Amino acid sequence: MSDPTTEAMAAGPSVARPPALDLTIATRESRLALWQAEHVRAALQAQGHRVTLLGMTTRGDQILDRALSKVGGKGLFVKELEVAMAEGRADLAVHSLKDVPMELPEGFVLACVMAREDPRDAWVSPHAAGLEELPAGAVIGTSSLRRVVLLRAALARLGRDDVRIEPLRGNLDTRLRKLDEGQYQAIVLAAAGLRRLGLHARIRRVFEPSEMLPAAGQGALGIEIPTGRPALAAALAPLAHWPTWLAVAAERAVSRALGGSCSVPLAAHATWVGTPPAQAAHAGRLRLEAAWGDAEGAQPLLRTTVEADVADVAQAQALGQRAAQALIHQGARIAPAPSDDPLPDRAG
Ligand SMILES: NCc1[nH]cc(CCC(=O)O)c1CC(=O)O
Repeated sequence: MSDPTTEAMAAGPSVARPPALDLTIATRESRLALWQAEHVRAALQAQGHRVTLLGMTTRGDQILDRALSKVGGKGLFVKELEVAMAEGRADLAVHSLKDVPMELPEGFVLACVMAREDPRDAWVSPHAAGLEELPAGAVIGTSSLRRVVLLRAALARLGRDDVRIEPLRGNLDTRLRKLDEGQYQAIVLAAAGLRRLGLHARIRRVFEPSEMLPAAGQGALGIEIPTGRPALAAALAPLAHWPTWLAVAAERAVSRALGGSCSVPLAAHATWVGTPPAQAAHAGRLRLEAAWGDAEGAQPLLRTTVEADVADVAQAQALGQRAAQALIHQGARIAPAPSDDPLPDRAG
């Protein structure tokens, strides 16, 4: 019935559809992670593949009582999924690229980056349409140093030294619940997650990148696979969105060059000037804005904007390195490389 040869012929001689595969997606079990895994499942099924999901809980999901910047950061959400792939229990993992460490561990590659959702940060509050409307003594919740530093600067401009910013962790539903319970008067989080879960009605306003520069990769999905799986890589190729891939390659290169992690406030956001390149090897004009701050968040962020014609990932990364160099020139420091496994599995 589903003889791939016959299908390829029916589609015409120039469309060589890769053979249908049986694929397993390793996924975290938060609502957002499951939405993202289902999104990829649907895209792969549309290509004729059979797809099952393997749900699992990661260390990052379990540790909810400490700020991410204190417990080892991004890798926490990814490791168990990689173990499942290494053991052959899963073929691919879908990640919010923002949570994917700059260097993937040996044996894994980023097979594809999909089209980006809204990359901006969102303001959610039943009390205020924006910072300026916050009631006296209000508490804003957010989980990222980048947002803390940018919010602090905006509050200082408004002369609002009565407003406090407090850590906020947990998955999207947990964060919204804490807001609704009154622990915070407003929270700031990625618009992409809210939109994906159909929670866009909760967004009172979005911050333009000029007000709150997004994190590298925010809003983009990446698919990670084990290296040395050419048929799998070929099956994922149709899911790639080339303009997003190049943009996030530039953004992630800034973080990589500065040793980025959740422990330093770092932002990087790339946009196409004019028409984005439709496909690989076509050039477009990429503009990259980046910002860096010290871990204490004591000073306002250093900022730079660079742009170049970009036609491949290497050129996009070169643009990111240029932005990082410009920030280093202004005084940004390269963070020491984090230890491999800041929270070993048997830590207790
Ligand atoms: N750090 C957690 C995380 N990882 C990805 C998203 C949202 C979706 C995205 O950026 O793709 C979020 C929530 C948030 O930052 O508010």
